[in-house]
Amino acid sequence: MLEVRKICKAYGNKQVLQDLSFAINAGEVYGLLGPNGAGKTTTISILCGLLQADHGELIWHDHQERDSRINPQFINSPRRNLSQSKSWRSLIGIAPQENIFYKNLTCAENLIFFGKLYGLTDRLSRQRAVNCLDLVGLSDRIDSIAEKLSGGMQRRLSMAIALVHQPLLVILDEPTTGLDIEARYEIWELIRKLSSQDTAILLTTHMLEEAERLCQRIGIIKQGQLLAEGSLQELRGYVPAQEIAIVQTPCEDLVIARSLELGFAYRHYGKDLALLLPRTMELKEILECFDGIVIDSLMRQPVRLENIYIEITQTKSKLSLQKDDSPKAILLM
Ligand SMILES: Nc1ncnc2c1ncn2[C@@H]1O[C@H](COP(=O)(O)OP(=O)(O)OP(=O)(O)O)[C@@H](O)[C@H]1O
Repeated sequence: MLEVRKICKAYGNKQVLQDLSFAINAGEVYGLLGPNGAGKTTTISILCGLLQADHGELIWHDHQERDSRINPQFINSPRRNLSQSKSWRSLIGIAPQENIFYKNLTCAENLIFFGKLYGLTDRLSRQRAVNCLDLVGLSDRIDSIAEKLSGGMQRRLSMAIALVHQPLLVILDEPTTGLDIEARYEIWELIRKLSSQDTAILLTTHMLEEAERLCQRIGIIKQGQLLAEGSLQELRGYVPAQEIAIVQTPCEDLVIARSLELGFAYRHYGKDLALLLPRTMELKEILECFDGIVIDSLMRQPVRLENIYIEITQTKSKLSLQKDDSPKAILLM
């Protein structure tokens, strides 16, 4: 539905986005992940028309297969494409990292205000305010002053504001940062609900568990380049393991040497020593492999998104997935 094609952006001499391309489909939750400074916010700002790209295209493929294209260079231009960019913006809603509502207004007043900003009539803005607050579970807070709401409710109010003009794509920039677990669950449920209603969602988050739970596809970027893209299952192909064993031992060198003899790759995740098991193995079988070496504890775990993420963002050499039976994760570096 939305295709981002070869977007480039530099701040002065610093190239921040380099030929970044990805696409988001209707009803899909697409996770855009990457370390601090990778270029996620810059990408979002370009999608929303807050920032101009140097090169590239944004293409909206509508249901009738009629494409509308915007050269992002001109999204904010007073000279060109202004009417087109207005209609472009009406397709997208954003809940930015920082809440942007007016603290002293009520929930309803905020929604009506933003509805009118998007060009809705007074009547429609009021109607949409009621509908959106209902959608995000804030019906009983319609007349509450925004700043009196809990942190989780404030995030849901931000999401309601992003939805007030019924956009086809909603951008959620770190929607659960700073929230407690219950508030997080509520946001996750809301994201699932929106997705089931065919809204496309672009999600950025540093919480990999969140992306793992919610996203149908994930793009991982670093230094403005898309390193890998695919479903969680497809991305698992980047980690050469069926399962991971986390080992605590006073004899780490011995464990590593034995692992290499056995053909197990190993990684350090922080202070944890992790063995990448090429097949699923029982604990007893793993322990037998290290017979004679002191092992304090051993824990098996499945390959998680955090393992994949580290593999992709910290791999120095170029990744390659060329076998016929290899996962369909797209290789972009
Ligand atoms: N206005 C600006 N002027 C100069 N450099 C900038 C500007 N805004 C961002 N940058 C730089 O561009 C790069 C990408 O920043 P961006 O905020 O897009 O990354 P990010 O992936 O969103 O990071 P985070 O996860 O920390 O939010 C960073 O190196 C940042 O320092």
